[in-house]
This record gives sequence, structure tokens and C-alpha cells, in this order.
Amino acid sequence: MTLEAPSASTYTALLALVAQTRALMDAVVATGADDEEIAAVTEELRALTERLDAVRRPPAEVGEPRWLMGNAVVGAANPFAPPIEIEYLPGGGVRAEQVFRPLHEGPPGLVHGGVSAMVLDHLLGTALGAVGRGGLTASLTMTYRAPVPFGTPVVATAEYTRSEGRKSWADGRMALPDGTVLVEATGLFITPSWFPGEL
Ligand SMILES: CCCCCCCC/C=C\CCCCCCCC(=O)SCCNC(=O)CCNC(=O)[C@H](O)C(C)(C)COP(=O)(O)OP(=O)(O)OC[C@H]1O[C@@H](n2cnc3c(N)ncnc32)[C@H](O)[C@@H]1OP(=O)(O)O
Repeated sequence: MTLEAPSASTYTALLALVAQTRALMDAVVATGADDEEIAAVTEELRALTERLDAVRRPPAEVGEPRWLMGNAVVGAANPFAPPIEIEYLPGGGVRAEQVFRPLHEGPPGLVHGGVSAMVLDHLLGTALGAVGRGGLTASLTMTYRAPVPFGTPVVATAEYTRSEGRKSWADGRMALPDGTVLVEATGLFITPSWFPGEL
């Protein structure tokens, strides 16, 4: 079955909804409203949730135009996604600059290590996809060298390193704009035997 991407106007409307939802999530994390106000807002949100949930779009399939719309890292339709915008570098490799928010908190005032792992996992996978070696993460090794701050830019980069058959490896890291490395990642990705795409 070929699924259609949402129309341009639906897509634009969806982007606005997602941006507003991200702002809501940030506000929820930080709110100091009193319990009555929280209860009133909760009721309004319950009604809004029911309206949106009344109609669902079918899930996307690999390769179709909107297949990453729901992705937790880059998904335009996913309010949980920071979202990360990935740049393909001319010499191979990928780069993304991101300002994390209190929504991504782990230790107070710092980004959660699992969020860093999620972002780097995706970046490694994208670096492999860029050289035609796309696959699923089989193992991911993280080295946390310094805390990742929120509210200030962090630069993530990743690149393909090598392959053996269906197995491919990529390396990546997050750093401050001055180059100070905060987190390093190395991952093994395996192109599943069922995957019809080219190796
Ligand atoms: C679907 C393709 C996508 C393509 C995308 C292309 C474009 C990219 C563009 C946009 C970027 C998107 C970026 C996304 C990034 C996010 C990534 C994720 O979050 S992925 C979700 C989390 N990961 C899982 O859910 C995997 C769950 N695991 C599995 O499904 C299987 O275990 C799998 C596919 C990883 C391997 O299963 P088997 O049946 O194909 O593997 P066997 O045949 O047993 O082994 C093959 C070889 O790999 C080794 N191997 C298997 N698993 C290993 C492991 N965990 N560690 C080390 N080696 C392992 C084996 O020892 C074997 O090695 P020997 O050939 O004998 O040398």
C-alpha cells in the first residue's frame, strides 16, 4: 500500500501544533501554578486530547516521504523530539547543533544521559544511512566525559567508520562550540536480513 504524505497545508498546521505542544511541555515542566489552576488546565487538555485522538493517521513505512515524521529525535510531528536538524557534511559525516531544554533534564540543571544517547544513536544511524549502510542499532557504547548543559548550544557530529557484511560501525560525539568534548559514542548497526534496501 502506498501511503500519501500529508498535504502541504496539513503539514504546516501540524508543525504549528507540534511547536505549541513543545511550548506546553516546557511550561508543564517549569510551572509554578497552584493546584486549582493545574486541575483546570488538566481538564482543558483532556478535552483537546480527545479531539486529536478522534482521528489517527496510519503509521509511516520506511522510505516513504513522511517516514521520520514521528521520530523521537528528528520527527517534525513528534513534540517529544527536541527536534534535531541534521546537516550532511561535504566530506561525509553529519552534524547537528542543539540547545537542550529543561524538558531534557537528568541531574538538576543538566541534560539526561539517556537523551544524549538517544540523540547520538540517531546521528550515528544517519551517518551510516548517508553512506548507504543504514541499519538498526545492535550496540551503543557511551562515554560521558563532562555534563551536557541545557540552554546553550551543543554540537553533535558523527561519521561512518567501517563495515563487515551487514554490520557497520559509526563514531560520534557531543561537544561545546569551542570543541570541548562532553560525550562520545560508538555504535554497531546491523542491516536486518529482511531490509530490502541496498547495502
Ligand atoms: C531498518 C533499516 C533502516 C534503514 C535506514 C536507512 C536510512 C537512514 C536514514 C535515517 C536515519 C535513521 C536513524 C535511526 C537511528 C535509530 C536507530 C534505532 O533506534 S534502531 C532501534 C533499536 N534497535 C533495535 O531495535 C534492534 C533490535 N535488534 C534486532 O532487530 C536484531 O538483533 C538485529 C537486526 C540488530 C540483528 O539481527 P539479525 O538477525 O539480522 O542478526 P544475526 O543474523 O543474528 O547477526 C548478524 C551479525 O551481527 C552480529 N550481532 C547481532 N547482534 C549483535 C549485537 N547486539 N552485538 C554485536 N553483534 C551482534 C552477529 O553475531 C552476526 O555477526 P557475524 O555475521 O556472525 O559476524
